[in-house]
Amino acid sequence: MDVYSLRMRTRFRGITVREGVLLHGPAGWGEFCPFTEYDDAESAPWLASAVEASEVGWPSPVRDRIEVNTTVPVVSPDEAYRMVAASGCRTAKVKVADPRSSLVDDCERVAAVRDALGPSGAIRVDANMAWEVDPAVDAIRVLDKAADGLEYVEQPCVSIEELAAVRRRVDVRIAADESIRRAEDPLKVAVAGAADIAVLKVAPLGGVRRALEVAEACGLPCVVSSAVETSVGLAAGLALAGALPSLEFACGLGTMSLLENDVCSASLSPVDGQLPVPRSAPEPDLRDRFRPDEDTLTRWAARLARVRSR
Ligand SMILES: O=C(O)CCC(=O)c1ccccc1C(=O)O
Ligand SMILES: [Mg+2]
Repeated sequence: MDVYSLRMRTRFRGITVREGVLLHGPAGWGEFCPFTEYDDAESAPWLASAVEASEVGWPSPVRDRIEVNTTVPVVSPDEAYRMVAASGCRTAKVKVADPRSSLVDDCERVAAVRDALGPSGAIRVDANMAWEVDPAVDAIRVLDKAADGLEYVEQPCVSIEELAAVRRRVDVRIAADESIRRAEDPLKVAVAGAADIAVLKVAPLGGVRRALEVAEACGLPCVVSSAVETSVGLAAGLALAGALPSLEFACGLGTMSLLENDVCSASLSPVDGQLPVPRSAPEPDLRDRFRPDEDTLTRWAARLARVRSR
């Protein structure tokens, strides 16, 4: 069994080490890396995603490059500036509302990110459900000023009802992340007027195909985001981003910068703010186009059977 354990460059989501298993099958490699605190039931879709990647493969993409954001954890303003400047990305996602960071700290970090991006860059923030409605409204207004304009706020509160209440009171777009993953019916998020954008993570949603269904069901513009995987898992996110019928916003797949190492030498680190959609599988239409005559097919079938039976 291929198990990996990789140190993170900076603490993120309370963790400093990322662990998981790599599965190999006829379609390639899959990554199974539910967070340590997840029970077996919550880990089941992560396995389904790894099995899809290794056994089945993904639908054909409709684009081959994906614009991504760089992800800024709870670090000092100077560090945030350096990370964003070094990333080459035109969009940054900044973690806010962490217990170790006050609103003033968050504003300083966001302002440093604006300095690094310049006026044409986009800044989004992720509060990971930390706020009640009133504090969310206040914090979003203050952060919007500090950022000189926010692209969106990801999951400011826990419930769909709270997201909807915040959304009515601020001018900044609201993105739903945890609400999409946990909702039995992702449609609810859109119907409740709770969000402008849906964040999709392949592994917790149970694979690329399942995530495509969720995208269609919720009917919102989508942002594909990673769960901080190695390049094996990031490839699944890129397959989803590549296959979505439309993609208006940068995706949260620039997370290799959060890990000290990778299990692939062709690491999926963004260049000029973009990542390629992996295309190792043959395209069905190209396969059809280059399929030879019956005699040739028969000759190859016999040859394969002969060599196999040796
Ligand atoms: O979206 C990104 O930029 C990176 C991914 C990310 O933030 C994340 C990674 C692992 C677990 C949760 C989250 C999150 O969006 O809350
Ligand atoms: Mg999030």
